[in-house]
Amino acid sequence: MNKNSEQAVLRILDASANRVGEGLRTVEEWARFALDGEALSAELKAIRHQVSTALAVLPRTSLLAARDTLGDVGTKISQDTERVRDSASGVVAAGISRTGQSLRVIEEYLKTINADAAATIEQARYRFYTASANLELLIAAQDRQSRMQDARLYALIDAGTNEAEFQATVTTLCESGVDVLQLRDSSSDDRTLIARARIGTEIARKCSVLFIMNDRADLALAADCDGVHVGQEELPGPVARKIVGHDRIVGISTHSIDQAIQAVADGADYIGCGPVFPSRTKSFDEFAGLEYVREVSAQIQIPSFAIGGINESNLDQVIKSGCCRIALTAALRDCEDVTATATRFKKKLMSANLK
Ligand SMILES: Cc1ncc(COP(=O)(O)OP(=O)(O)O)c(N)n1
Ligand SMILES: Cc1ncsc1CCOP(=O)(O)O
Ligand SMILES: [Mg+2]
Repeated sequence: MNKNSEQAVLRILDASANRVGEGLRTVEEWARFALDGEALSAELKAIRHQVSTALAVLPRTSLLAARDTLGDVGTKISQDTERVRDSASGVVAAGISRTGQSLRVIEEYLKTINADAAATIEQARYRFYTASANLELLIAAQDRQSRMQDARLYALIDAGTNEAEFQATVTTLCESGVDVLQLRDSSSDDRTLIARARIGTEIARKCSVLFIMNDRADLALAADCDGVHVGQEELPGPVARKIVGHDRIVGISTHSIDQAIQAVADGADYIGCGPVFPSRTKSFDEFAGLEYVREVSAQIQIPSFAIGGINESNLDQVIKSGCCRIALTAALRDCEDVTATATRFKKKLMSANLK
């Protein structure tokens, strides 16, 4: 390599080494301070050390001698996307991207100087891909939990008579203030369910609405839904959790305070509480009623959704029982104007002075 090329390689390595350090730090700080991810921050730190050890084969003096920040034409080129980050997770995503790219750049140019050091960087790059994937999953999981915590209005829908109708239903509900959607349909075949679950999840995700699959943890996972809802006669909570993992949500139906306490012990992220009133969607011989809603509101800390026959005429009774989260089918399915109805429900639930 001639002298000019050598200098250029050192300059690239110097700039990329700085970039990778900054990128790794940006990502590591989030894992450490925002997510309290002990193992993950330790792994990112170890990667940082692995990279600096590999780069120690380059004499620091020659890297510094090659540095020419003022003469770097790249410092004047800045994209609009670099100036603005719309959220902290945008910062983390940019850090992940910058780190991966810089590791690749270092690996390639280092091959011209020291093949062993380049191979170590390659290992660090693969290690980083795994760590950053775990980080993104952890971020997604926390995001789901906090959205479930904030959720007030939960709508249960069936698969519809065709895909277009289902899409339209999901879109309307997502745009009307619904926070969580559940695909609950016992008459469609698995192929239909999985196709609907995929479409529903995709639409809901764009609107920051959670999409939950009823009964079927396998389909929830396969369709990348946000979670699964299971009843007392279906998969036990811990089994549903084993299938969907800790990144997704598990909801459990409960009909008594003992079941609610057990659901919390089983790791439920939220519970359904009911049936509160007679329902047009499902028939019952017994009702947990408002008394149960009161018990849950007083004793259970995880998000609890009252369900069963809730409509605009009895909503006040649910709220007076201490509950500001409801799950509905008929009240949104059979109304004349879904957007107006959902908006009224949401407004009332939001203005109830309850957590
Ligand atoms: C939010 C929510 N709560 C309760 C239920 C009822 O579940 P389950 O008792 O398993 O009855 P089916 O819905 O499976 O008929 C629910 N689906 N969602
Ligand atoms: C699935 C289910 N579980 C308890 S009540 C109920 C039906 C909810 O629908 P609706 O709001 O129409 O009563
Ligand atoms: Mg069920």
